[in-house]
Amino acid sequence: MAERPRYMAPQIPDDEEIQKEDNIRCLTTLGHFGFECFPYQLVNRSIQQGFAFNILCVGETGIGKSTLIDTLFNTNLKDNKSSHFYSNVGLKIQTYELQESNVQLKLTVVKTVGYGDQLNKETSYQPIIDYIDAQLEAYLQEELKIKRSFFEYHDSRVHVCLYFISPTGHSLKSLDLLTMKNIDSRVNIIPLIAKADTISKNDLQKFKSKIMNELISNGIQIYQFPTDDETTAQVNSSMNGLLPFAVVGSMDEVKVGKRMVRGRHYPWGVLQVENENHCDFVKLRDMLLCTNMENLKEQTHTQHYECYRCCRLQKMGFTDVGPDNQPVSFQEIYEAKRQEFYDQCQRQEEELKQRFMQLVKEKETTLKEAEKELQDKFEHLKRVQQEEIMKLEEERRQLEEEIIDFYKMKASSETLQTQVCTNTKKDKDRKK
Ligand SMILES: Nc1nc2c(ncn2[C@@H]2O[C@H](COP(=O)(O)OP(=O)(O)OP(=O)(O)O)[C@@H](O)[C@H]2O)c(=O)[nH]1
Repeated sequence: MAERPRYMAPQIPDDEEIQKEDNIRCLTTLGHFGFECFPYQLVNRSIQQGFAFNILCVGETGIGKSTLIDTLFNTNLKDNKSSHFYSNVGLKIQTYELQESNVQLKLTVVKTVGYGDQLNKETSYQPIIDYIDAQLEAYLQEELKIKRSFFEYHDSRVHVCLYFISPTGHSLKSLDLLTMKNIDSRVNIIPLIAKADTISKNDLQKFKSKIMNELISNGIQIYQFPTDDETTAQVNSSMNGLLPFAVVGSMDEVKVGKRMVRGRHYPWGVLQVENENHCDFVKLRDMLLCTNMENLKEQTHTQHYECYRCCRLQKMGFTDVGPDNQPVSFQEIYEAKRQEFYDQCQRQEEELKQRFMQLVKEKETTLKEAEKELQDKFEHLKRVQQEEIMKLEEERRQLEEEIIDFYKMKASSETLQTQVCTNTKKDKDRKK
């Protein structure tokens, strides 16, 4: 058997030796004591469990969604390009297990397919809403189960929607406004100006403020980086002022001096993706992953899910207060609902019974009428048959009389003939 590596303990003072002999555990002076250890327990547990993050990318076909996600997570997630010829907007959902040092991330990326490619774009946002709601509904259903299993449950609620705006430099398209307006109460929206390398710096600033004005004037709520935590308040509030982020994505490595950096190579030079003077990619990555990921998840749960849950439960008939504005318990509502349902069932059963009786009566009447009709028909046929029989009887009787008359006539003619013969013979005999 292989010998186990031996732990070389430092020189232990005498009193610790005594503690060891008495089986008392020694604490090292480097460790943490008391409740200052609480945060470390959370960190350890989170590392063991791993993290989950769900991103929804909404943007026109070929606007750079896949490239930006690859650049954000520094991974080639290998996604095929979409066609421009779909008749409806669809969604592509992919889940990846990523690892960076000892941190595991279950990343779900949902991307629009065919967005903005149809002539009629009025309902283009509907599949996006349906998807977001379906994930909220799935979570609600899990929550309402008696035996819940949140530990294994894959929470697919969308934590953030990266909305890719075309770098037109003019204004938002009506499709952008329509979609954002319809999803802003369901998900955290971070607007991005895609392919920001295709627009000059001056135009970009004007474009940014134009977009923000349009969002405000249309009452569209975008996600605000939180400023209630003093450790991140300053950076978050300055980042709020830089929205929408102008991003550039690229997985290509290009040489700048002696360094290799990720960027896009142009005849006029290199656009470095991770250079804050070139674009807002690093700002987005910091805000999204390093500073506010937990807040995005929290907002999803406490604001968007809460709102969805509240509406759904109200639609189901649940409420916190009764008509007299007095609090009502879940039990009371449940009992009232049960009674209401029971009464409704009784009513429906009664209605069904009445309907059934009515149908039976109608059927009986129809059958009786049909029976009477048949009986009348039968009687009529019977009468016709009897008349026919009587007629035949009469004809037979007449025929029989005719036969009797015939035989009578035959007999008398034979008698007459015999008499004539006899007279003739007598006449002959007399002549002789
Ligand atoms: N100039 C420029 N081109 C980009 C940028 N990001 C991506 N592209 C290019 O745009 C093209 C489409 O990029 P994708 O990332 O596949 O776009 P997508 O939105 O995921 O496309 P679909 O999934 O097909 O809708 C590729 O040729 C990319 O190299 C960018 O920031 N700037």
